[in-house]
Amino acid sequence: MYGKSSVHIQNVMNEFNSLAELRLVFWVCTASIILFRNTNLILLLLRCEHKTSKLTHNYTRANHNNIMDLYPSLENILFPSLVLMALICIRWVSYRSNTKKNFPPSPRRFPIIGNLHILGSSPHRSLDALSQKHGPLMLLHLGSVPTLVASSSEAAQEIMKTHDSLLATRPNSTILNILLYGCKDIAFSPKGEYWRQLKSIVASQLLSSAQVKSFHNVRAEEIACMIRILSERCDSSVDASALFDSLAENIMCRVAIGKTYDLKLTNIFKPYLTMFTRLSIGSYIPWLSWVDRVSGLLAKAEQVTKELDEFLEDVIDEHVNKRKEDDEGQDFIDILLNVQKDKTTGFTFERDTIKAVIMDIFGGGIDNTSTNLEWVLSELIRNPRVMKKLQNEITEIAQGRSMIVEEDLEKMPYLKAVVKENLRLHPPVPLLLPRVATQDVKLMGYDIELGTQVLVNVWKIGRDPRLWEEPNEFRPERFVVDSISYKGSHFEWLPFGAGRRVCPGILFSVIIIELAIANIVYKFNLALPNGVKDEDLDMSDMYGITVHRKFPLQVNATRRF
Ligand code: HEM
Repeated sequence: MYGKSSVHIQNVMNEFNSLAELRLVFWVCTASIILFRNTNLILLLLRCEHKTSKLTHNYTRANHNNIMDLYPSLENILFPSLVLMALICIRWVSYRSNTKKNFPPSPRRFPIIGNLHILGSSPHRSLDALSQKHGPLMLLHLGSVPTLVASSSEAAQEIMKTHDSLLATRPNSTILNILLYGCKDIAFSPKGEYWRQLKSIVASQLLSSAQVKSFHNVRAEEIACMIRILSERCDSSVDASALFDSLAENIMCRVAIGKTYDLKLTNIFKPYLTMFTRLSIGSYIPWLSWVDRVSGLLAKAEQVTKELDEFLEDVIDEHVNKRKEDDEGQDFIDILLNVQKDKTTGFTFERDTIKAVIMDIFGGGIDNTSTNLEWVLSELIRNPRVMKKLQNEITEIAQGRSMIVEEDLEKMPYLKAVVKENLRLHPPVPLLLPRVATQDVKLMGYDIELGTQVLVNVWKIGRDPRLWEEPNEFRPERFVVDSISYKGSHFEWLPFGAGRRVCPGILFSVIIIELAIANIVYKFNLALPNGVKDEDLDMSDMYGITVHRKFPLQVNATRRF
């Protein structure tokens, strides 16, 4: 975008060769920057000033002439002056109409950074605190990006149901384009036919209920392996967070790319994922986007994407060379290659799309699932009453068998309630993924302008005392009485989002979480190491690609029988 605009600016510059015209362009630009905050004009302005000084210098040196000769004649002034006046009029009219608009309440902002400083290291908490003062819909300015923050279930419903179609695209940025092949994935692809078709393929062919069921062996084997490791380390301290990381990664790898790659993938994927959490100045203050280049952020993004790209290229080549046409034992890459070959769908896509989808699936699947597991286990350890009740339910259904299997899960309403209650208190993506308004829209009586970014604080909504009795208590019983669906139809509980952009991986992840927790608490009693009391478990969280535990969860497991 900026490359194109500088070529355009160069062309404009060639048009102006007299000093008088240049001076006028300079002032028109200055006025326009002030009036319209069009940062591209700064480039034009700088070039203009540079060229002006050069012309002045050349002229005075060559002619030893009166500098006043350089100033414009009336006909030179007339046209630019008219343009300038027109600009002022337009800006005035737009200012008047804006003052008539009813924008949501906004905190005071600083020049250039706007309200960026407010976010801090825990944006979900900072925005919660701010909403106590400004209400459930507030308009922040993150740099120059107007950002609407919703903090109530009513506001969430307006955004993700009533006006979902107008608020379902994603923001775009240079760094996202680098990381995701120009946003050819699902999560950051703009709303449109490409995103719709791709999401529909992924939902129906990779993440459907039948497809999820077909991977039951992978889940059973990987969970048995985790239980084996815990058994071997009984009575000594185990890093449960690390155990859950490798469980989620192993399942995801086997399902998506056919086999596990142990540390090879971890070493490539972790630095790649970290790039999504790095602050890109250019995403908020476009005229400072050069800072991202100078600071090395974009170069780093290019490097980690290249490494992951090379890894995925090799994986896809392997799949192409020993192609599985039959349904048996197909992983996600096999399925995507078959869809790509099938011309009857009318939807064509390149290899980059396959790689971007796999990146989404790793990004969405691995961290979210393992983060969830560590929070469920933390809450169970801190709440012995809930742990006991859950162990009773599971033991009764297991009837002495050595492992819990997937068919058992349907008979365990309390387990399901435990998982949901945990997602209420610890949604791994507390602000969901940002959306953007594709046209002006009226929300709860407020005017929201085209291009406004939208965040929904589901972490805050899940702890809203108007909606939840004793909101900070871990009480799964509330989900046994009121069965709430995962699909985003209850706006007081939205860990997977809602509407068109709802997460397509719900079934896929919930079954892993339920099965892993059921087997762990069935087989083991768990306590904190070094005699730390259960209620003293540190529950601090840390914002990243997901909101995970600040300190890894260390446990002592002892066999129950
Ligand atoms: C506990 C596990 C998970 C949680 C809490 C979670 C949460 C979310 C959330 C909050 C969103 C954004 C929704 C919105 O903007 O309204 C999302 C989107 C998405 N998730 Fe998940 N997710 C999980 C697991 C998964 C898994 C296992 C996959 C894939 C295998 C996945 C793939 C995606 C994709 C592709 C999107 C983008 C959807 C779109 O933009 O249209 N997620 N997820």
